[in-house]
Amino acid sequence: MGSSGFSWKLADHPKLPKGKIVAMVVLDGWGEANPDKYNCIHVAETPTMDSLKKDAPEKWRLVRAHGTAVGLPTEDDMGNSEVGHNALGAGRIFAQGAKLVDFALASGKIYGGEGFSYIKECFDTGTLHLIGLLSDGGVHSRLDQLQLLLKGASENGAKRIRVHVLTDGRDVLDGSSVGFAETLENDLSKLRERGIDAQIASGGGRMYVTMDRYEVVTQTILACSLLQNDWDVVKRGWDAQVLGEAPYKFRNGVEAIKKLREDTKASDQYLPPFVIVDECGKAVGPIVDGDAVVTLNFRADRMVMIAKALEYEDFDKFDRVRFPKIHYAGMLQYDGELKLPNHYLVSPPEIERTSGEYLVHNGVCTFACSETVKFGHVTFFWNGNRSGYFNSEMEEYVEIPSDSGITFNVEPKMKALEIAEKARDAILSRKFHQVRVNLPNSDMVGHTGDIEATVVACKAADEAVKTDSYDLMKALIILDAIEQVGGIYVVTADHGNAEDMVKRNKTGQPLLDKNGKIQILTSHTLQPVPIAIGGPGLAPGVRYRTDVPDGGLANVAATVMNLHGFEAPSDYEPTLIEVVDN
Ligand SMILES: O=C(O)[C@@H](CO)OP(=O)(O)O
Ligand SMILES: [Mn+2]
Ligand SMILES: [Mn+2]
Repeated sequence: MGSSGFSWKLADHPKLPKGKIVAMVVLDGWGEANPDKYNCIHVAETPTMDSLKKDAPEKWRLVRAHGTAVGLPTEDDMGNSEVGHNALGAGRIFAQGAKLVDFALASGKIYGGEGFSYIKECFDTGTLHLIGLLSDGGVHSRLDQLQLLLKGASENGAKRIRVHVLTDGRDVLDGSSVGFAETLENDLSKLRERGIDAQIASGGGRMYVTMDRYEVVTQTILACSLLQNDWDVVKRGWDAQVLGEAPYKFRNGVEAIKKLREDTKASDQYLPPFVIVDECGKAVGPIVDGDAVVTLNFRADRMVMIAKALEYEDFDKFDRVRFPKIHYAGMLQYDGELKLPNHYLVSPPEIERTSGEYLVHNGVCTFACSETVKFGHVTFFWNGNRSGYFNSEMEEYVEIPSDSGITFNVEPKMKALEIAEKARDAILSRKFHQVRVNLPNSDMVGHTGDIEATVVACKAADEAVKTDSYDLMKALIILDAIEQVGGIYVVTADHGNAEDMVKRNKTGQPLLDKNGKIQILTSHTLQPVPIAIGGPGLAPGVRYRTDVPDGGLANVAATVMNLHGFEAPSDYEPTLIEVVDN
């Protein structure tokens, strides 16, 4: 015990043994909702998940995965991977980025902070650039925060402002980008009336421009050169935002979005990059020496790559052509371990003492795996937005390269089976006590809005959990391996998505658009998610407590610590289980 009285040592659980192998399976975007034809999980054949629920109802329950249960401002905030995995890994509820930025803006504290002072140094002679996701989705950013920041920055001396917008259509309805751009344009015109030179300077769809995530970790991959095109996403943004170059040029941001949707038939998420030009055809807002830049998303994963491009002197991921001398700040600091970026407007939640860190201090070895698009979820987010290992001797993180350059409805099976096989091998090796995976299908394909493909995706995720017991030719995967080693499984999800693919009115009826067509919901949901615990290694007296009816994702960490034979730290959210003597 240190002088402060703090100790990493966890108390022994009075009844549960140590040394069991625990498989921790997170089905991304797998919520529980009423069965109907827009519930792709219901429509899909999902024998494994059905049996976990029906054959062992006492080992299955629902937990909350949205709103205040995961540190978001209100109960109207849908869950997302960042807050979901943060809660799963950290075992406590932290006020998350969305909420912290709300506080900082409402109190005005944001303008007194180090980050704002730093960018303010450029206001006299330089331009303030704001780059970020333009929607009210509340997963990565929020329009009202951008509006407040524009107002606050101009009141605090910004004279020339350029906004580089990334259109959404993933956390909000496709097509809604036009309305958001109109709202922004309206605000900017009010600023112009007050003598501030403010306009939209560039744009593009979030999935095609700038907001890529989890660059491929090279040491785990052999055929690396094939996989570099995720940096192209960031480069397209760089070219438009910094160099003022893009294949499409317009005089006005709203017109750009409308026209590109029409002409290219691209959805909001995949809009090609564009720049706004003046009457001579010159880009109105390239980023140059002496400018200030703020990336306005609060969520980390999809800002880390652009932050590196803006911040690092040494950078070889693509040719930046020019590396302007700017004052750059993130809305938040996106990676606490890398201290990236160095300057930020709002301090991120301090998610410390996560379960992963406790476990390595208590002799539990961990294996974590997913494919690129979700790799950071079971590592970086799980560990409190911290990259790297706590102890490289005791942990192994494996990233399976995702398909790149396609939308996932084209390959809805994704790498689920490969992830499951890696998990199986890790379980059978008996080298690890926790084997943690994220199966991405229901989320990634759900976001495309392609209902048929999402049904295939849900089936694929279900198949990756356990082989169909009637198919004797199939190789073992996760739960089969747990069966073989006498282990324990915990199968859960981080938030809903595929269980509801249509926008509904207050009474739950699908909403129709003006042409009488249903409005496809590409976003996450407000639904709870299942958690199923079982396996031959589970002590017979383990059952769900009845006194945590409002249990949420943050209650899972203490539960898993129990399954490893430990009591959770006293400030963790309570465990979901108890052990009764039979
Ligand atoms: O794709 C993403 O960035 C979000 C949705 O905006 O999904 P998830 O939280 O599941 O990663
Ligand atoms: Mn997710
Ligand atoms: Mn998602």
